[in-house]
Parts: sequence; C-alpha cells; structure tokens
Amino acid sequence: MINYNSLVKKWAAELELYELPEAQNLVEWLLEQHLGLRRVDMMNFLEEKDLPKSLLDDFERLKKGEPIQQILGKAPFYGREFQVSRDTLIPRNETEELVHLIIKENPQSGLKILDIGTGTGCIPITLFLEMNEAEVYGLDVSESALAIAHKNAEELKAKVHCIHLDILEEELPIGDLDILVSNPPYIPEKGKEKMHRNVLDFEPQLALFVPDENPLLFYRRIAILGKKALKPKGKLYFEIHEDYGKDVQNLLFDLGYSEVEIIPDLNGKDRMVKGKNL
Ligand SMILES: C[S@@+](CC[C@H](N)C(=O)[O-])C[C@H]1O[C@@H](n2cnc3c(N)ncnc32)[C@H](O)[C@@H]1O
Repeated sequence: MINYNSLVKKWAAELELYELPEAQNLVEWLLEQHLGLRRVDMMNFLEEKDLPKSLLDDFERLKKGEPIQQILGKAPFYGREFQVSRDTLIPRNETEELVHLIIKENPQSGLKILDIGTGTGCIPITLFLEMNEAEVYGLDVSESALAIAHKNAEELKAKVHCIHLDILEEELPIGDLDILVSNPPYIPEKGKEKMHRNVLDFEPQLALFVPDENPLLFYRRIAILGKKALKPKGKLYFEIHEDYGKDVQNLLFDLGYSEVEIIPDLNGKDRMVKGKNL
C-alpha cells in the first residue's frame, strides 16, 4: 500500500528529464487523468499492483520525455481543451496572452480574422468563441495539423474556415481582413542545442524552426501579404522570439505599418509585436 503523496514523490524522482516541481505536477496530472485523483486526495491509499496498465504505460512514455499533452492527446488553452497530435505544436501559455490581447483590444462585432500557421486551431477557435460574430479563418501548410484544427473546431462548436496553403509559396486566397494574426515558426536552427528533448524529439520541426541566416523569414512574408490582405487600418498581431522584438518592429516600420509596438509576456520577455496597416 502506498498513499497518493508518496506515489507522486516516488514517480517524480524517476522523471529524470524534469526539475522536481515540474515532475510532480506531471505525475499529478497523469494520476488525475487516469484515476480521477487530485492533490486533495492525498490520504487515499493505493495498491500499486492494482494501478491500471494504461497509467503505467503512459508513465513509461513520460519517462522517455514525451510531452504529457501528446500522451493524453489534449492540451488546455484559454479554458478549453484542444486535441493535439505529433503533427501539431502544443499550444503555449504565451499564445494565450496573444489571443487575450486581441480579444481585449477588439471589442467590435463581425470582424474578419485570419490566423496563419494555425496548428491545433487554438487561436482562431478561441477568437471565434470569445469575440462577437467574428468571421474566422485558419491556415496551415500541414494537412494533418489542419485535420486536427478541423476536429477541434467541430468539437468546440466554432465556425472556423480551414485553408490548406504554403504561405512561403502562394498568395492569400482571402482579403479585406480586420485582423491578421500569426505565431509562425521562429526558432533559429542553432537554438536546437539548448532545447529540451521533449520539444525536440516530439514536436513537429515544421512548426518550430527557421534557418539561422533568415530568422525573420515568416514575419517578412506574412507582413508583405498583410499589406494587401488587410483593410486600411487593419491590424497585424505576431507572437515573436524574445530576441527579435526590435528586428520585427523595424521590419514592420520599413514595410509601412504604423503604431508598431513590442509587447512583453507575463515573464517580462518581448513576446508580441502589433502594427496597423496604413
Ligand atoms: C509555431 S506553430 C503555431 C501553431 C498554433 N498557431 C499555435 O500557436 O499553437 C507554426 C505553424 O505554422 C505552420 N507552418 C509552417 N510553415 C508554413 C508555411 N510555409 N505555410 C503555412 N503554414 C506553415 C506549421 O505547420 C505550424 O502549424
């Protein structure tokens, strides 16, 4: 017999890839999903030999560094659950901040919005559900990511039009936009060395990396497309790599955007850039 607390501690110690507090959170998350147990059940006693095989299998995957969201097939975002797969980026807290900024700054109804590089569809789905009668589009080059975005939109009852397109090669099929948003790939290849194995081995490279010699590749292309696709005074919102705030800001000024601002995330790191079409 072992109690909940001791099991959390024992298993957390086995998750060598994580710092202890994070390891404990992950084990608690797994136990909650499989057994419905929470921290408040600390005094519950468990028979280790009776733990379900599915829980033990998932724990083995966790030990190998697979992200818990992929093991469970879902991730929280802005108070809802989104399906994720090996083909989609796991939605991040920083992206919740970007979405929150857009919702806060745009209370009007009926806005036309496009998200470029939509992954799970977390951005357009949340904007549709949180804003008033928005007309929302999500675009991605990955068909398998789009299939997940489509499922999420259905599951969460959000009307999101999914578009399959390579923005580096093709023109945008829609225009007259009030808002263009993107969290594009932005990590230079050289950043791979510093990255945690659970990101590197399990998340899609297509969603993450840009060539070292051209880190602003997506920002430049999207901002150029935005000049044509946005209405006059239409707004562009980017999530950015913390090291490139000034560079993205200068790029937008050079391309003729106005009111270009860098906005930090809750950790104080440069994380968003916004601008207005003339
Ligand atoms: C950083 S992920 C963002 C995913 C999601 N929007 C989020 O914030 O969680 C970038 C996305 O851009 C997509 N992508 C990469 N290259 C692209 C391209 N050339 N055209 C369109 N989408 C692309 C990837 O498939 C991936 O889904």
